[in-house]
Amino acid sequence: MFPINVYVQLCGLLNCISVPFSEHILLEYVDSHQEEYVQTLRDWVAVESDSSDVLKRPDCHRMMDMTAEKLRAMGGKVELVDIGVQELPNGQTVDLPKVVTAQFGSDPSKQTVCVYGHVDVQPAKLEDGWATDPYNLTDIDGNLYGRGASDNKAPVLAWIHTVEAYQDLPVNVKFIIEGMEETGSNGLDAMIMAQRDSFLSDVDYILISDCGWLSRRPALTYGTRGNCYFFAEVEGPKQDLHSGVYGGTVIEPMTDLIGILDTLISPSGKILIPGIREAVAPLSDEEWKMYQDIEFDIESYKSKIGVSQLMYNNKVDLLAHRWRYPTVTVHGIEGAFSAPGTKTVIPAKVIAKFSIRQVPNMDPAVVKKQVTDYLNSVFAKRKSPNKLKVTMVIGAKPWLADTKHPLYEAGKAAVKRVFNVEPDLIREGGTIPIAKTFEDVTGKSIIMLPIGGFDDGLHSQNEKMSRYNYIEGTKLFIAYLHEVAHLKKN
Ligand SMILES: CC(C)C[C@H](NC(=O)CN)C(=O)O
Repeated sequence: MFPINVYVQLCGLLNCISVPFSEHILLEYVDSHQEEYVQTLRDWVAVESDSSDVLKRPDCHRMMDMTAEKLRAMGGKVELVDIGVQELPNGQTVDLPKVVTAQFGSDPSKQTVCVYGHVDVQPAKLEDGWATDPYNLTDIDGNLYGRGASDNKAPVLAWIHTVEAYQDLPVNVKFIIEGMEETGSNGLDAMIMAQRDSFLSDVDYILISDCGWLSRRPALTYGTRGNCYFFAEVEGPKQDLHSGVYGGTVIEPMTDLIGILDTLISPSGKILIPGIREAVAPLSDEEWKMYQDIEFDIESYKSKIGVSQLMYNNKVDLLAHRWRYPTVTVHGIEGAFSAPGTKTVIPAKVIAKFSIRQVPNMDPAVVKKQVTDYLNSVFAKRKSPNKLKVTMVIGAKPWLADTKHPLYEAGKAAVKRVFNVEPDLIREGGTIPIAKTFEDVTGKSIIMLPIGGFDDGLHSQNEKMSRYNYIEGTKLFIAYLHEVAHLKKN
């Protein structure tokens, strides 16, 4: 593969850079299979594999079967690993989607990479404000709209197509594809630990493509924030009450709940929970300089998300608070009246959902105690007869890599080869719950190689993946495996 003596000039295809001849064949293969790749993405997006809704669990199981089937049809050694059950708040249990593992090649003289990804998605409904049916992949001006298109179905498929395109893989490739990432990767930690000395024993590097670029410039990602996700439940009367009949006589659960939520973070973004800010690793001069050197336009960021004002007005503060400082977000309140119309009710029980994106050197177990103790003390001051219960339902750790690792040099070379630019080195404000576990359990290094666009609308209305990123991203993965093959084997 990739003989170094035969070169062709590929204008348009590779931004007019010289590339080796057989690479040209591979990349042409990708271009000529473009429609097939889009159709497979359409088939995958059509499956409503929303892991947060237990009623959609059959779709999640079907999604895992489809993934396994695709990998099996390519000749992979595939397994569907049972990772047990999920306990629901009402005490019932439901089967977790099985995890797909696959192996292509076992040549001991080659490097072995393990690609991790997920095929579950966040919830989406047309009435949330989507312009098109979220489960019918729709191509508008070269953008492929659909739930899960960018997060994470197209990147997973791009890796699969990469393996499919190579007739002779330059490295051994393993896959771990799960179906619970969007709810915190339930059951995956235990599976990774159990497979440390078997499936994972010969893995040299872990590759993850579950994030996006910062701008139109391709990027390599070296850090993710963690996520501690909480439920705060306030329970009062035994059933909902008429606010005219009972209002003014009962201490309302919603008033208590809003009151304590308002003590989590100040309007200017300062986290008010004692101990949280003190744990954060200080910003080093080197980091400051890295952020300073990144091209990032605050005005276009504002216009992209449709706001007139941000928390910070300078690039370094903005990037730092997006990537490497914690934040609190209140996501919603279960039990609250939220339908259109004017129901005059006092909800009897309300459950707030909020999460803290945490960063080095915060620890989810410590955060759990800090938040629980704080909310209990704030609630106690209200002298309310209602009952407060705080639970942490996700405790995903942050992850940070060394950008001097050869994996990143390989990433830079692959980006240069396909896009003819230097990539941005960026962090990600979101969370890949399993990343830190992978690293801790295997002792192997991870690179995050995003192909998603900066404006893909992840978790939001009108999520999309551009054809350009999907197809050129596949070429990037092809080039990346070639680069990894040339790293010194440990
Ligand atoms: C723990 C979260 C639900 C994980 C989620 N991850 C991603 O979106 C990555 N694709 C997140 O909200 O960050």
